[in-house]
Amino acid sequence: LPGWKKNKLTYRIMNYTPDMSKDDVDKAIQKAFKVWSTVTPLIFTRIHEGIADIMIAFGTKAHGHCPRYFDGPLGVLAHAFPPGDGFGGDAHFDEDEDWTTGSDGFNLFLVAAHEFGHALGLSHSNDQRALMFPNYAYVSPSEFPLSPDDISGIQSIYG
Ligand SMILES: CC(C)C[C@H](C(=O)NO)C(=O)N[C@@H](CC(=O)O)C(=O)NCc1ccccc1
Ligand SMILES: [Ca+2]
Ligand SMILES: [Zn+2]
Repeated sequence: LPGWKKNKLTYRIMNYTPDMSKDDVDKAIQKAFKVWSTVTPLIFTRIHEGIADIMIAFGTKAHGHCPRYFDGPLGVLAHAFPPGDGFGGDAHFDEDEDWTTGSDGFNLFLVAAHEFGHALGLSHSNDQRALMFPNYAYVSPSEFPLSPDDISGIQSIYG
């Protein structure tokens, strides 16, 4: 199965983008995890030290020891690794993008929710209404971003 073997997962925010307040980043990340915890038995707990299952970081081009590189403004916005040890579950965001709480630039909550789908074991969907569709599309954060396709996908892993 392509999922985590446990329902309690930890996450750690390693650094922050200068585009947003720390509080807005914390809230966007928390809200993005909540999207998935409402449709699965998964519980996400934030830690501030040590190694978390899901390590969250902002970086540009070659960042940390990550085997994947970012590409400057636009194009690739973020990437996340499927469940596993080491980089498994980690989510990285391209600091060369403009991260926002609104509809300008790229909405961190929406991108994080997409990335966390990957971090939980989902790959891309070809349903253009799905959050896991490959391309970013702004939807009002007050709308719940998951489509039936996303929900059946995640529940097939964490039923
Ligand atoms: C091949 C991967 C590394 C492309 C990368 C991605 O899918 N990360 O999860 C990514 O940043 N995709 C862009 C689109 C692209 O590069 O063509 C994107 O918008 N991803 C974020 C996204 C996608 C759908 C909904 C919300 C956010
Ligand atoms: Ca980029
Ligand atoms: Zn993706």
